[in-house]
Amino acid sequence: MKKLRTPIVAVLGHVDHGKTTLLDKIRNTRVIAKEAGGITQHIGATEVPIELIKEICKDLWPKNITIPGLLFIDTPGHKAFTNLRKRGGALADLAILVVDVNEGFKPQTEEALMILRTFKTPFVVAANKIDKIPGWQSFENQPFLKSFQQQDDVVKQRLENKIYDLIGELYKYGFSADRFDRIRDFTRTVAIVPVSALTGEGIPELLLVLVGLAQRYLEKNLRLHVEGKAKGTVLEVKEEKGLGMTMDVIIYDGTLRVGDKIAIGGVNGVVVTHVRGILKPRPAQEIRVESKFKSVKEVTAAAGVKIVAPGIENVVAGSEFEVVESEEDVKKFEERIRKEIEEVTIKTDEEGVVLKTDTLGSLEALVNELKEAGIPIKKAEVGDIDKRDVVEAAANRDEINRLVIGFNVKVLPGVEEEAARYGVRIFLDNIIYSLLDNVTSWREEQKRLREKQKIESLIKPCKIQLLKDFIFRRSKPAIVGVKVLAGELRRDVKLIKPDGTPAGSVRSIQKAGENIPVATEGDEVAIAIDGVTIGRHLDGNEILYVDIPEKHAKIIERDLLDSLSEEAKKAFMEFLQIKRKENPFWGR
Ligand SMILES: Nc1nc2c(ncn2[C@@H]2O[C@H](COP(=O)(O)OP(=O)(O)OP(=O)(O)O)[C@@H](O)[C@H]2O)c(=O)[nH]1
Repeated sequence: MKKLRTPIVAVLGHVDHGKTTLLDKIRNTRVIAKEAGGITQHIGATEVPIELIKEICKDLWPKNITIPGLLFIDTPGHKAFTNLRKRGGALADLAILVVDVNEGFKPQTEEALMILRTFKTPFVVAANKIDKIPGWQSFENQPFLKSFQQQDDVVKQRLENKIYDLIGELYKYGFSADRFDRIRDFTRTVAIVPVSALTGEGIPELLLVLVGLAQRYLEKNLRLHVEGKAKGTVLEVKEEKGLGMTMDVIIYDGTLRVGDKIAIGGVNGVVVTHVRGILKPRPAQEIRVESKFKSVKEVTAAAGVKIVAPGIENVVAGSEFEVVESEEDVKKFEERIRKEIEEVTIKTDEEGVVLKTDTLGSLEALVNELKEAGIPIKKAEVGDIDKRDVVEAAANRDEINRLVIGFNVKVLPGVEEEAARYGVRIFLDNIIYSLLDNVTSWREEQKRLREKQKIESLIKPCKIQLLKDFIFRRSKPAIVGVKVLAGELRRDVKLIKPDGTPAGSVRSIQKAGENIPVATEGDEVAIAIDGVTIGRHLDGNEILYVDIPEKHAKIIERDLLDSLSEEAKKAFMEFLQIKRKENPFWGR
């Protein structure tokens, strides 16, 4: 049998939905199953060996499980997740999306889903806090199905309803989902496992579904190259007393040894250094030793360790690293990192917004989401917002693209003023979801305003009746009283008679001696008409129509009929008939 490495699992979810409690519960499972061999604490991660999981799951345990266990990344949260990248995707092989079943989806739940979708990471939904469902009776650490059976029917129904809500929410994001025990094909359907991180109910099935997913769908990715050069991802860079600069890393492939030469690639270039020490946490029982860490000579994936190495001050969290043996290895590595950065940053449009984010992971997630939302991107880069970004955004032809969107970044001094001068808007946020929401609603609003302006500038249908008793002047201009029978009358429009012949243009409109810009249905007003003489071109008692330009008529017929009053619609149809008597294709 091929040797598989331990799958790496991340935990995501909205604030307070129970990520930490869930991880703690899993970490403390050794209390339940003392004999089964303990949990190993790594740096930044917790390893649960397969024997322990088997012990927790007891009679539910399936055959053919060959993965050695699960490695949970201890830092819950999306920032960690998007940071934790490895070649071609996320560092985590699997994820648990924790949702408080009583609260349902929240902004960060949606954000987590977007990220999982971007990285195509298989995940399980832990529908947490089932113990808080009114009437729920808790059975500590029991499998969910066992506990569920013992609940009252109303309580069962309450939970079912909540689960259906979750299924509906997931469906909105394009995921089909169901309660885990009703799923046949776990590749197509996302499993929802009801759990309580507090009482431990459902944890056996949650682990079981994770193990099953890993075993069945990730086998290829999990094939371990024990002998291969180590590859890993940096979780954190920090100074340790007495050790100098260290970096906490997750090694996802190969074996790392003290003395190995490694290349670390970040957005700011590649650092080449060598491993001076590999440290693991010291087990709690060895209390006499002062240091928290224990030095080891080598470590095999998957594992979380602390590396001591010179020259890593500028390494940033989220960087990848790899053991390099020759100059050629370094070159290859540099090339790969450069390509990866390019892949995310260069596929951009001529016209579009400028996007700046804090890490390559968040950049990739946001590029993906903006594309989904149909928002073009001109430039996407890691880094703070500077004047060049504003200038690039300002160069867009369409003003709804004159945007700089920043995720978890700063705006450098003086840039706000520059943006104001160029008419560029800056959107900043540290939640992907609300950032996208703000950007898309602003763009929608702009589009709506623009549409409104376009509609307002259209010449609209209008039908008027000249009032023979109110002829104030016969020509240059003719001034006559009219009643607006339908629609609205504005200045500067042309008029036609029912036979289609021109009848001058409206120079001004007066009501009670005051000039007004518009007269509406039912109004009686005096208008000045250029280009006609009453008695010669007009009798002074005719019905006239506003002569709508063909282009405008087309838009009105296509988009605006429903917004017209009944009378205006009728007048418009009469007007079209007049025009189409001569040319049946007029305005079509
Ligand atoms: N009743 C009940 N309470 C829970 C459960 N899981 C978590 N809680 C409580 O919910 C609160 C938040 O839990 P955390 O685990 O801190 O949530 P989190 O998602 O890690 O929150 P952040 O780390 O702030 O993002 C705590 O008071 C927990 O005790 C559960 O299953 N049942």
